[in-house]
Amino acid sequence: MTGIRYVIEGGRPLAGTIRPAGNKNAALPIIAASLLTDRPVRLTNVPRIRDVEALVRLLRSLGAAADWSGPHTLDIHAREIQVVDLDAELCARIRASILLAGPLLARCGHVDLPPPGGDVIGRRRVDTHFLAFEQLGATVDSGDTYRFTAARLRGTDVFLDEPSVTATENALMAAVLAQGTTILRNAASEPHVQDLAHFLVALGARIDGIGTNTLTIQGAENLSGATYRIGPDHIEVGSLIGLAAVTGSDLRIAEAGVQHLRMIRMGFDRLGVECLVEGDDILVRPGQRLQIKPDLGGHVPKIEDQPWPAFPADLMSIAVVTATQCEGMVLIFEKMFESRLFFVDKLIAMGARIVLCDPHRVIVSGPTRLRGARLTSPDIRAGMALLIAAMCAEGRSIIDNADQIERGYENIDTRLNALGASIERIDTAVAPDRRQRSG
Ligand SMILES: CC(=O)N[C@H]1[C@@H](OP(=O)(O)OP(=O)(O)OC[C@H]2O[C@@H](n3ccc(=O)[nH]c3=O)[C@H](O)[C@@H]2O)O[C@H](CO)[C@@H](O)[C@@H]1O
Ligand SMILES: C=C(OP(=O)(O)O)C(=O)O
Repeated sequence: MTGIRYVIEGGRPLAGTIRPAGNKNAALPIIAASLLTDRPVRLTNVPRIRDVEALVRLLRSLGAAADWSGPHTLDIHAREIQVVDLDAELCARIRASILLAGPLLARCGHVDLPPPGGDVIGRRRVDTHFLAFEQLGATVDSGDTYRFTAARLRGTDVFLDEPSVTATENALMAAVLAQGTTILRNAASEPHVQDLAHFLVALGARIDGIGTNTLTIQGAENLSGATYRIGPDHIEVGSLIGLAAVTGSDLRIAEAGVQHLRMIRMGFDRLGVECLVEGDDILVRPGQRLQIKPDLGGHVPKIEDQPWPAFPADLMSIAVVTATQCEGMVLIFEKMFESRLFFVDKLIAMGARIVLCDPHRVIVSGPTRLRGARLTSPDIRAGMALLIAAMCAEGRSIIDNADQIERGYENIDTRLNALGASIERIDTAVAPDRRQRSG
């Protein structure tokens, strides 16, 4: 298998301070939304991850200038946009390519978009995007490509059939340049949806209800430029909490964005992981008992994902691996994606006691001592969960297809090695004497 391989020596507790990267799922819609204005935009705290690089390439192909003026600072200027046939292979690499639809429709009146890709974690419907655009007055058509057309979008009262994250973002981006007022009901309200809304406000958009499931948008003729800082990635913070807990580390997660972490902390607390809050930092201390807290009457507790502000779906794989090191039994119920939990067979091979009840539910009974193994990363979050398992396992593990992990976690090997981990990153596509970072 070619691609990125991690070779991990397990059993090393980490110590020190780590800062989470900017939120992947905020950076992506915000970069796409920069197409809504012909004025310059400067984005700071942008994560340098593969999904961002792919979206930046798509923006450039549309004629927008997009240049890195600092390690995490991206300057975008979409003075003029050429509506071109977008690179289908590039669109298929990322889920976020669908986020080009709202801005291009609003700014250019039409868009022809190859289907998006993203994590292969089960069926991922796009119906809600179509519903929203149609209600805003667009003609929609799905064949080999998704085609949306509208001379001018019209604000209206839109009720989304589910609180889809990217569909809410697409509808919001379309509505800020629509004629009149749009009300978006049953909207998603994740931190990244809020971050996008705040960015649009910085561009001059008028949006009420940010952080709730009803957004009211007064459409504008045009938007200005802005400088905007992307918020910390709460999914990375959750991943680091799980990692610190199972490796017995002493970790300070600095500038973690604690206002968005209440339910995440509650989920880990149920597993017996204690996180301390100091200002905007999260501290995970060593020597914790990691005892799963039963429900009243001693019943088996449950961690389940639900739309925000409940426990996020993107942390379910991390919850599973954390639970393998905690004493007691827990049900993990992932409601969204049909194949996200299949990776547990790899944890079972490492020694974990897990019953896969059906595609959506696993029961974990811990703690178990994990053994190093040869693994393949199926998706971003399962990949990170396997990296966490490898770091707390006895002996050496190899994770192939770590490219998946790097879709969402910036320089994770270097950052964790600086805290005491032992992760060797190998680009297997490159001859041994010429190997170096190619992220
Ligand atoms: C680029 C980007 O932003 N990708 C994220 C986005 O994908 P994406 O926008 O593709 O996912 P959607 O929100 O459209 O799809 C998930 C659907 O399932 C619903 N739902 C959610 C949780 C739950 O426990 N039960 C349930 O039914 C959601 O409300 C939503 O309607 O949102 C997903 C759900 O957070 C995340 O996994 C992805 O990382
Ligand atoms: C599923 C994810 O990403 P995407 O929607 O970009 O595939 C994720 O971030 O866990």
